Amino acid sequence: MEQRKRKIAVLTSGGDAPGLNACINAVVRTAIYYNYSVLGVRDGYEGLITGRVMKLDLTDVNDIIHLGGTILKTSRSEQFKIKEGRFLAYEQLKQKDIDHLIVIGGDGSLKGTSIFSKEYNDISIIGIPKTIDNDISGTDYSIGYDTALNTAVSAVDKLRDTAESHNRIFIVEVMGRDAGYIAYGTGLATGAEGILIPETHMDHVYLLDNLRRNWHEKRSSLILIVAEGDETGGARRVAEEITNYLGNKEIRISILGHIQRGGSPTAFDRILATQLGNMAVTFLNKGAKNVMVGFQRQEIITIPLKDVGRRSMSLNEKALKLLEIMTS
Ligand SMILES: Nc1ncnc2c1ncn2[C@@H]1O[C@H](COP(=O)(O)OP(=O)(O)OP(=O)(O)O)[C@@H](O)[C@H]1O
Ligand SMILES: O=P(O)(O)OC[C@H]1O[C@](O)(CO)[C@@H](O)[C@@H]1O
Ligand SMILES: [Mg+2]
Repeated sequence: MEQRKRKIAVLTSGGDAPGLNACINAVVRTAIYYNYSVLGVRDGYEGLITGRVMKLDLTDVNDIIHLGGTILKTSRSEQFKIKEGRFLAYEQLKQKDIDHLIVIGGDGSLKGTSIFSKEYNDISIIGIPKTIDNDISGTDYSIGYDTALNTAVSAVDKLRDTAESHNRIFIVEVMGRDAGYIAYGTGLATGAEGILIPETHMDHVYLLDNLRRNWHEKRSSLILIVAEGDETGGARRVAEEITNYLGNKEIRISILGHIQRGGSPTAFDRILATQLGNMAVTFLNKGAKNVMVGFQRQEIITIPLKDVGRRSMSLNEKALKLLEIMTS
């Protein structure tokens, strides 16, 4: 008698991030290698609840490794946050005879996955961390962060050209939700004169004095990077504060926004996505369930889904000193 082919369903959830397609590619190739059939769930948890699935073969993932976005599309689903919504998702999985699920998501999506896994223990779930915010515990990097960082750096380099030409101050707001990873990295990589992130409660008198010193003594342009989650309330508020203090009219604001989510993934993100996607299926095939695969100290590891959550950057003394010296 022919054996039933085991099925793996895969979905992407939360904000899109460069490298999702590279990860889907790795999941599909590894699953087919181990003789699973693979179903792609459309539109994240929304598609899981309504049963929108498509079969994925090797031909569906050829030449997607370099593409931004996600071929499966994604969503933020209010329904999945409630028990009834998750029950519908479970019913769909059972109807379609799927008992392995891979969720490529951010901290919110993985929290949802963890709750779902406690409610329905007969589904084996593996989480894969993705988000440009890099704010997921249990992994040093999440898929998409490196590309978003490089996009922000390249934008700020361009802003420096025009700022220098016009002797202007630029306040640049970057994404990251409640975390300062993109802002901190962008500021360091572009030689910004100020970096405002939620994790450091920057003394504004110090910041403004520092900017004034820089302005009068050293530079004909200033760049200040502000994380969207910083307590000052974003680039506009900071611009008002600086205008009041320096009396300078030549201040411009640039909010980089969703441009940071798009574009072709960097080599780092493609490799990370490939390793995580591959190991998610490999661990699943060995019987692992209800874990997230993560990247820690150059190794792919697993941690229980229940222990995955949001993290914010912790800056040790060395990192704070570096920030102080490089912006002074
Ligand atoms: N506590 C929760 N319980 C159940 N589902 C949740 C929970 N938190 C989030 N989710 C589900 O995960 C979806 C995505 O979460 P969220 O909007 O926080 O994005 P994310 O996965 O953190 O990704 P990113 O931060 O990159 O956008 C939510 O729309 C919801 O469907
Ligand atoms: O795409 P949306 O729903 O506007 O969400 C924007 C948020 O998503 C992210 O891009 C990724 O979590 C955050 O940096 C940002 O705060
Ligand atoms: Mg998130």
